[in-house]
Amino acid sequence: MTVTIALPSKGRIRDGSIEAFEAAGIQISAVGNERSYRGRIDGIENVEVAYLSASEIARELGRGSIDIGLTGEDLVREDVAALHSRVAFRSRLGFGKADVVVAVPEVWFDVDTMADLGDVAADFRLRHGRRLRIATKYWSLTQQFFSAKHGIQVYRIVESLGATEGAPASGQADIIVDITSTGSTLKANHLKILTDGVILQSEVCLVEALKDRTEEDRDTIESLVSRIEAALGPA
Ligand SMILES: Nc1ncnc2c1ncn2[C@@H]1O[C@H](COP(=O)(O)OP(=O)(O)OP(=O)(O)O)[C@@H](O)[C@H]1O
Ligand SMILES: O=P(O)(O)OC[C@H]1O[C@H](OP(=O)(O)OP(=O)(O)O)[C@H](O)[C@@H]1O
Repeated sequence: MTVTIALPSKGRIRDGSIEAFEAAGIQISAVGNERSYRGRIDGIENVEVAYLSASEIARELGRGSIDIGLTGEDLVREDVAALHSRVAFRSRLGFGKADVVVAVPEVWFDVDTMADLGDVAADFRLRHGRRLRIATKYWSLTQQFFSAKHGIQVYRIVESLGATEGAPASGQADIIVDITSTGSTLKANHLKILTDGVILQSEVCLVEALKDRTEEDRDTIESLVSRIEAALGPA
C-alpha cells in the first residue's frame, strides 16, 4: 500500500511546511517536472507526496483520502465533522500561528466579554428589529463557541470569505469571527477582541487521518511522525 502525505502547495504556510520536512531530514523530489503537484520522499518507497491547498488538506483528511497532512488546526476543526473519530492531531509544529477570535466594534464600550455580548444578542431584535449578525467563514467554530459554549442562541451568521473585518463598517454584519495574528487588521477596522473571545489558538499541525491500515503503512507513518517530532517538537 501507499501512504499519502499532503503538504500545502501555496499560501502562507507552504514555506514553513517545506522547512519542517527539511529540518527532519526528509528530502522530497518532484515526480515529473518541477511544477508537478506530486512528489516522492527519497529513500522511502511507499510514500507519495500530494501538494494541495491548506483547506483542501483539512477536507481530504476528514474524508480519509490522504493519510497525513500539514495544515492549520483552525481549518481542520472547522471542516472536519465528527473530528475525533476521523483525525488525530499528532504534532503542533510551531508556525502558522494565529487566533480565531470574536471581535466587536471598539465603540461598543459596554461590551467586553461573551456574557456582555449575550446580553446584546438577547436584546437585539427588540432594539433593532433583527438578530445580531456575525460575519465569518468559520461557521462551525462560531456555532460551537456561541451556542454550545456560551449559550448564545439568537444570532445569524453572514458568510464572509474575504475582508471580513470590513463587514461591520459596511453594514453587512454587526460583529465578526476571524483569524488574527498581529492584530493590525482588526485595529485598522476599529474592532476589539472580547476578553474571553479567543475561540482557538491555531498553528500548523501534523494531522493523521484515522483509518484501517496495513502494519507496513502504520510503521511508515510512525517513522515520519517521529522524525518530524524529533526535529520540531511533540503535540
Ligand atoms: N495572518 C493570518 N491570516 C490568515 N491565516 C493565517 C494567518 N496566520 C496564519 N494563518 C493560517 O494559515 C492558514 C491558511 O493559509 P492560507 O491562507 O495561505 O491558505 P490558502 O492556501 O490561501 O487556503 P485555501 O485553501 O483557502 O486556498 C490557516 O490555517 C491560518 O490559521
Ligand atoms: O492580524 P493580522 O496580522 O492583521 O492578520 C489577519 C488578517 O490576515 C488575513 O488576511 P489577508 O489580508 O492575508 O488575506 P486573506 O484573507 O486572503 O488571507 C486574515 O484573513 C486577516 O484578515
